[in-house]
This record gives sequence, C-alpha cells and structure tokens, in this order.
Amino acid sequence: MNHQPRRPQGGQQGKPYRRPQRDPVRILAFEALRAVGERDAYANLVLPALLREAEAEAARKGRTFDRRDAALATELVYGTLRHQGTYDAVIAACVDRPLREVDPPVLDVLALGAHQLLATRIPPHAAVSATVELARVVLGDGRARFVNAVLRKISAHDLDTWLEKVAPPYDEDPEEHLSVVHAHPRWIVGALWDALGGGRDGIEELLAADNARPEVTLVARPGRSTAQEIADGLPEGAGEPGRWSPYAVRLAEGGDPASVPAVREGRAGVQDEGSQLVATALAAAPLDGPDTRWLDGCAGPGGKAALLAAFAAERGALLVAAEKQPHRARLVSRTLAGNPGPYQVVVADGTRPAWAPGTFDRVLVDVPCTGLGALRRRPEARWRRRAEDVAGFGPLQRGLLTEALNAVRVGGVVGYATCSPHLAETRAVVDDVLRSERAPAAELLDARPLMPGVPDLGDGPDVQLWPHRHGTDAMYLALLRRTA
Ligand SMILES: C[S@@+](CC[C@H](N)C(=O)[O-])C[C@H]1O[C@@H](n2cnc3c(N)ncnc32)[C@H](O)[C@@H]1O
Repeated sequence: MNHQPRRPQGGQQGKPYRRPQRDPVRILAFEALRAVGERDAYANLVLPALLREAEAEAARKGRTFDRRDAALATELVYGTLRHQGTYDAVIAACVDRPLREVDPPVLDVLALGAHQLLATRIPPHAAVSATVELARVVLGDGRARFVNAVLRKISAHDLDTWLEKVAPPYDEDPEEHLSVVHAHPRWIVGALWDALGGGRDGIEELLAADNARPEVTLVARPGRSTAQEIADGLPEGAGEPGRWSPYAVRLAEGGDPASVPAVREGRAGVQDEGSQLVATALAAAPLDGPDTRWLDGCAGPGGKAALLAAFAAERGALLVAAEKQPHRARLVSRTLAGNPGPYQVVVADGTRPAWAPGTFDRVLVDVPCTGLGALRRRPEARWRRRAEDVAGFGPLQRGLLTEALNAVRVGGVVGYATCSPHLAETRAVVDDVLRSERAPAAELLDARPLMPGVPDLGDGPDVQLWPHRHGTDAMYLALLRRTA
C-alpha cells in the first residue's frame, strides 16, 4: 500500500512544510495491524507476506531491508497486538473521549507508539518522533498532531506507574487487575484460572508466559531422522534437545526451520513439544490384541498425524488421517508424503464416519477448540475470541469424541486432545461422553505414565500441559479405553 502524505492546508505558524519521513519498518507494522483489525487477518500469515514485500521493494529501490528491520517489525506487531488491552487502558486515560470514538487507524498508531514507549528500549523521544512521522505518512498532519499530544502524555510515566494508575488493585478485583496488567480479556483470565487452580503466583506466571515469544521446536520423525542428526547439523549454539520429547530439537532465537535439511525434505517438521507428547502418549498406550489400524480423526494440517504415521510405520500399522476440510486434507497429504509405512488421507466428517464401527485399534481426535492453550503463538487471538465460542464448540467436540469411541474396537484406545485448557472443552466433554448413553462404554486410562519424566501433570488420569510449567502449549489429553 502506498501512503501519500496529505499536505496541510497551510504552513503552521509560518513554519516551512517538511515532508514526513517514511520509515518502512513502522509503515509495515502499521499495515499489519490494519490487516488484523480491518479484515480479521492472522498476524502470523500477514506479517511474513509484508516482510517479503518490503524486502522486494527495498531491493527495487537499491536499499536494504535486513534481518534487524524484520526483527523490529515483528516485535512491534506481535508486541502491540499481545498487549493491546493494556495499551488501550493507558491510551483511554490520555484521551478525552471514549476509545470507540477514536478511528481504528489512529488507535493502531497510538498503540504502536505506546508499545515502543512502554515495552521497548527505544528512547522515548525517538519513539514519539518515529510514531508521529508514521502518523504524518498514514494519517495526515492533522491527526499526527493528536497522536503527538497523546504520546507525550503516555511518555510521562513508565509501564509500572501506568499500571498502578489504570489497573484496579489486585485485592479489590483480582481478575480485572490481572486482565489489565497481563493484557488478557477478563473472561480468559477467569477460564485459565479455573483450569489452573491455585493462587496468584500460578496464574500470573501463566499469563506472563502467554506474552512471551515461544521457541520454535522441531520434531524428528522416527525412522526418517533423529533429534541427534538435526542437532548435529545445526551450527554451534543454534539448537538444543527438547525438554521432554526424545524427538524434539529447540531452535535458538532467530533459528529458521527452513534452513534445516531434514525439515526441507519432510523428514522433520515444526511441532510444539506438547503436540509431540500427545501423539507419543497415544502410540505408547498399552493395548491387548491387534494393533494394526490407527485413525487420526481431525488430522489437518497433519502435525500429529505425521508423528503417528511414523510410529505406525515402525510397527507395520496403517494410519488413516481424516480431515473434513479438503484444503486442510491436502496439507495433511503434503505433511505425510514420504512416510515409510502405509497411510491414507481421506476427506471425511468425523461426526458421520466413513468407516465401519470398531475398525481401529487406536484413534486420536484433536478436536477444533478455542485455542486458548496457544495464545502465545497467535497474538491477536485472545481479543478475537468470545466467551460464547466455548459453548459453540461443545456439540462438535462431544460428537467427535463419541464417534471416535464408535470407531475404535472394544479394548482399543482413544486419545481426546485439545489445544485449550478450558474446562468446558476438556474434562466436561470427556465426562459427558463417558456418561452418555449414545456413546460406547469406556474407561479413562492414566495418561501420566505415558509422558515419562514430565513433572506437574496434575492429579490425573488426564493430563494438562502448561506454557509456564512445561514450556509447551497448554495441550490437554485424555485417554479412553473402549470397554463394550
Ligand atoms: C485442532 S485441529 C487438528 C490439528 C492436527 N491434529 C495437527 O496436529 O496438525 C482440528 C482439525 O479438525 C478439523 N475438523 C473440524 N471439524 C471436523 C469434523 N467434523 N471432522 C473431521 N475434522 C474436522 C478442522 O478442519 C481442523 O483441521
């Protein structure tokens, strides 16, 4: 997008007109925020595309847009989106009208400025002047003066002082306090706290972990590569073994998965360690009788299916990877390509199965959910989700688990997984299906011993992983054995 500076009607107090300075990093950050706010784009999709464009444009003009520029743009976009709730509270204290009456593009510029002032090492005068220049380019000189006035008020205090001013004291309203201080919507603070239990320390650590940049973790697909091979191929200090999964390699900051040959060749992939633990635990669950047919009932885009397919190949079992959305099924096919054992990718609705009852020995249903366990990866997601979404997923989650139990033979094992720790999406679903007369009878297995060496897995028999305790996404896993 080309933002033409709007010329003011006349010079101010006789000052000669100066063209605003175009800063490609901040313009890019603004465009990313606009795409997220205006057309519900995902930051993790829109940002790489804008970065590629910026690099190409810089090259055309004989300039550079280097790694440091890209890192700053990424930090500005992700940081501003994550902390939006906090910055809105601060901005609201500095303007004399409700925030809903401030134009969204102006709010985006103010939030970008607030982030630079309150959460980066950019000196305050530089943060203000760079943001005012941005405002001149993308909003025009009139609104840039408003931006300048607001940012000067924000720059009067540091973040801690602002939080004391705009957040209610913890003792008066703990949820609202945490909501403002840690920039999570209040309903999410409540839901996470319910799922976590415990006191102030635990929830504060969790909310802080949601605001930290997650590591990039690779998975070495068994039979095709090993964590050791991947680690040996990385430059010194560029990666280290996973904390829990024997297949994991954690890349150091700035590490690029595409630079790893095993990833380029599909022998390894990018996968959070929590997801690796879920697939590994299902594959390791004790089973009497045949163990030859496995199903992943919600496979797209194929991360867990690829790990399951690799385990299945080692045992001579077949993996069927089912996915309702055709375009996501294509992603599964791409992820599974080259698997050394037999597999099939099918487009199928897991609530109306295309297979006979009792066909499979092991079944995974990693159900669609609110994703509250992966907030650190999707900076805008927390502001987009609504409390009502939780109930919206309920019937589908129950339907998929019920049909997973139908799909497995008596004695076989079903793994029910979510990337959300919300109790209404985890235990409530499992308890309802276990009680339901429409679902085959089943019993819960203790999943904890199937994640050996992983501490703090809860009281069982199901397992809840946490970003602040395990460094993983907040994945949930219940293992159910069909009994009749
Ligand atoms: C949480 S994602 C699964 C992630 C996947 N297991 C992985 O590790 O890459 C849930 C998937 O279920 C799919 N889905 C939604 N409704 C479904 C249904 N009724 N039957 C089968 N798949 C469904 C979604 O399109 C989505 O790809």
